[in-house]
Amino acid sequence: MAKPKRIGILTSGGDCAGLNAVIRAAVYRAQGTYGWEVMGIRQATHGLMMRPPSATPLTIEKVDPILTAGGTILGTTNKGDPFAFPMADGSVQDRSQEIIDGYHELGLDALIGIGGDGSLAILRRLAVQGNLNLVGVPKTIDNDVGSTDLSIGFDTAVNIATEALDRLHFTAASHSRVMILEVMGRDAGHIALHAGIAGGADVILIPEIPYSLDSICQKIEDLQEQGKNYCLVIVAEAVRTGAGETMMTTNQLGQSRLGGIGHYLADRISEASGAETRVTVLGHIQRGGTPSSVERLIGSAFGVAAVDLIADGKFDQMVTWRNRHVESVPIAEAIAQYKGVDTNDILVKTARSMGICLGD
Ligand SMILES: Nc1ncnc2c1ncn2[C@@H]1O[C@H](COP(=O)(O)OP(=O)(O)OP(=O)(O)O)[C@@H](O)[C@H]1O
Ligand SMILES: O=P(O)(O)OC[C@H]1O[C@](O)(CO)[C@@H](O)[C@@H]1O
Ligand SMILES: [Mg+2]
Repeated sequence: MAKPKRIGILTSGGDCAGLNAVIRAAVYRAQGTYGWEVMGIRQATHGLMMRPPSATPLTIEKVDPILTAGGTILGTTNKGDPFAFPMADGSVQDRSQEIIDGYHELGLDALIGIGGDGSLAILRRLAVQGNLNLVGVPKTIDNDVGSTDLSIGFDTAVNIATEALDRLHFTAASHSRVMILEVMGRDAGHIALHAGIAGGADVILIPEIPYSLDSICQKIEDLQEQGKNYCLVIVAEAVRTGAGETMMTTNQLGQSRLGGIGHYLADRISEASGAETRVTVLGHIQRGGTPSSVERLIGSAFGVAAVDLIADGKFDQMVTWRNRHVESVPIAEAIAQYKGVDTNDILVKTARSMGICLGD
């Protein structure tokens, strides 16, 4: 009888809701159906870099209760590119071979990498270099991975942003204010567009559609003429300033992140229209919390499909969700092109048809 396989699973990039559902389903399928061993690798590729590799055996008993938990039981990282790893002495080293060696040290036959565009690019490069058997699962609240309608984490983030708008309606109306909600999304406007429509925003600003201050102020005026004394604006974090720059915040360690466009717009809007403005930056709230049922369903389907790809010997593939089907595409194809909002998307058309201002 052939020796049972031993596979590894890791989560990489920004955490999000639904990662544990993928891990759980993969263990159910691998152990329950195929009788394989599953090793959970801690802190993404960092776990494979450590000696001994930082990993823990995962069993059905262990993963059974994690379905409803946010985040990832394995930990993750979105820092420290293994090909240019920042060392304590300030130098930068290529530590890719250590990760490849870690894979072999754990005796893995294959690896499931759950990650966004950045992680999948790194993992694929490692797999090509080390001839590793990699299968990818797309996750990111940004929904910017190509070839799949949905990535794990997006639905929950949209629900949270929608609920934030629901709450802002009342306080905005009570004070006759322009309320601005800044949401995440990296260079894509998917969260802002989806939550904006679902949460009844009057103005939706996304990086894919350039805006003018005049058109936002005109919308505020139109609303007032129609007897609506408040305005809800949702803005994606990568929307640019009038000068065409993205707003960044930098911490004491010199690390920069997107953020600040909400406050920038609030000042400009109140200056230009006289309206009173307030800003809510939703931040990491969008990444936390209980995974939605959609997340758990697609996460479960992805976990099973990833294990089945390994059983079929189909590597260098990423599972996808398209038209209610789980399929797979070469990872290279999925990450070849950044997936921003298509300006001909049905939701863009819907927003326009409802008179929602998209800033143009
Ligand atoms: N294993 C890793 N080690 C170090 N850095 C990583 C690793 N994986 C991803 N990164 C970095 O993290 C960033 C984003 O990763 P990825 O796109 O996979 O995640 P995401 O869910 O889209 O969320 P975020 O982009 O915030 O991490 C990229 O800049 C990438 O280079
Ligand atoms: O967790 P960090 O490092 O602050 O990263 C924040 C970024 O990660 C994401 O949440 C997911 O990619 C982005 O939307 C956001 O710009
Ligand atoms: Mg990403």
